[in-house]
Amino acid sequence: MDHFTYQQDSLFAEGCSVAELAKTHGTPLYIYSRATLERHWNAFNNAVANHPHLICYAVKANSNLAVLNVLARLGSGFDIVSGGELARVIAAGGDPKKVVFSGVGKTIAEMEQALNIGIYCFNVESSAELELLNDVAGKLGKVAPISLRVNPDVDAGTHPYISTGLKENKFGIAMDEAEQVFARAQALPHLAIKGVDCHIGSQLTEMQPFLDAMDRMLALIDRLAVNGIEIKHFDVGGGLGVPYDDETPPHPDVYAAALLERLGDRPLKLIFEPGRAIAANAGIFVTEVLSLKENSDKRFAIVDGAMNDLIRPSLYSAWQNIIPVQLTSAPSYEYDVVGPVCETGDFLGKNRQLNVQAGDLLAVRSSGAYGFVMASNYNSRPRVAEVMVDQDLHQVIREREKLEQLWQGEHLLP
Ligand SMILES: Cc1ncc(COP(=O)(O)O)c(C=O)c1O
Ligand SMILES: N[C@@H](CCCC[NH3+])C(=O)O
Repeated sequence: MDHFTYQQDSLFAEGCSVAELAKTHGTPLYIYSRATLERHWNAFNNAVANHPHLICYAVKANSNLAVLNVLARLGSGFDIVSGGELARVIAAGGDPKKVVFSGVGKTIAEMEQALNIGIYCFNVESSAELELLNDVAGKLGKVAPISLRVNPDVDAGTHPYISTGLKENKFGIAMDEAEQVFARAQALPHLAIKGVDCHIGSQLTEMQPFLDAMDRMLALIDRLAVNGIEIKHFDVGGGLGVPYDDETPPHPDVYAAALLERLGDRPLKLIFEPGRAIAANAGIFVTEVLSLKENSDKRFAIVDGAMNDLIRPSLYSAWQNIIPVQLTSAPSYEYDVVGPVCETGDFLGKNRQLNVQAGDLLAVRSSGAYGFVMASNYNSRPRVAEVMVDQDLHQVIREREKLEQLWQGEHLLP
C-alpha cells in the first residue's frame, strides 16, 4: 500500500495535497507519512510476534524527534551510534532500556552518558573498546551490558560504501578472534555479556547474505555455549533493502521467517535494527523547477533542491524515482534534474523522462531514510523544512532554517 498517490492527477501524501503543503511551507521540503512509518514498523514487529524480540529502529536513517516519537509510541527500541542520537531518543520519549549502542568509535563521554542513563546493551566493536568500556563502567561503579559485534565476513552484494560485513571493512571483531574476545569479556569485572550482533550492510535485496551471516553467527554462538559463555540475544542488525526502482527485497515476513527457521530451537531473543526499511519509502523530497536549460546534447531541469539537501544520488549514484506533483498530458523530454550547488556531482536524477516547466513541483520518492539526516549547509543553503502528515492533518516537524542560523556560533576575530 502506498500513501503517496495521485488524486485527480495531483500527488497526495495520505490525505494532504503535496502542492498545498509546498505552497504553505515552501520548497525544498521533506514530507513524511506517519501511516507508512507505522505500517513498516508493524510489519517487522508482526513478523516476529511469536518469538521474543526487540525492534530497534536505526536512528541514523531519520532522527527527527517526531519520527522517533511515532515509533516510540508503538513500543519501538532504538539502535543509536552517538550520544547525540541517545539524547534525541530520550527527548522523543523513547525508552532507554530498549536502546542498543552501535558504532566503532564510542567516546568515554558517550559511554558514561549511556551507562548513567541505563541502556539495554552496548554493541562493542573491538578489544580496545571492550577494555575501555570496562574501565569506564568500573569508575562509575556500574556493570555494562554488552554484545560483541562480530564481522561474519560475508559479501552483502550492495554498494561498496554501504557494505559493512567484509573483513576489509572497519566494522566489528573478526570471526577468528571472536571467541578469544568473548573469553576476555567474561573475565572483565564490569561487563555482563548479553548477546552477539552483526550488521553486514545496507540496502540488501537478497536473503542469501543474511542467511550466510546467520549461519556463521549461530555456529559461533554454539561454540561459545560449549565453552560456558551463555548468549541471551542475537542482534541481526539492519540492512533490509527497499524498492527504489524495480528491486524486490524480501518482505519482513519472509525475511524473519527465514531467520527464525535457521535459529531453530535456540532460546535466543532476536533484535532487529532496521532503518531504511522503515523510513525510506515513508518520505518524499519536494522540489520546485527553477528553470529549464538545454544545449545540443542535453536538457536540464534546474531545481531548488540540491545535493546538500539529498546527497544519495551524488554520493552513491543512488537512483530515486522523480515524479511530477501534478500530472499533465503535455509531451515529455529527457532531463537531468540538477540543483543550484556549484558541483558537477550535484544532481537528483539523470536522464529522467519528464514533462516540466519552470514553477512545476517534482517529488523525489524514497527520501525518508538517509535524506534530511545527511543534509548539510554547503553553499550556505539553510536546511529545509520537514513535515509529517497524518491522514488529512499535517505538522511541521522541523522548521526551515533561517539565514541567521547559518552563522550561529561563528565569531569574528577581535
Ligand atoms: C549497526 C547498524 N545497524 C543498523 C543499520 C541500519 O541499516 P539499514 O538502514 O540498512 O536498515 C546500520 C546502517 O547501515 C548500522 O550500521
Ligand atoms: N547512507 C547510506 C546508508 C548508510 C548505512 C549506514 N549504516 C545510504 O543512503 O544508502
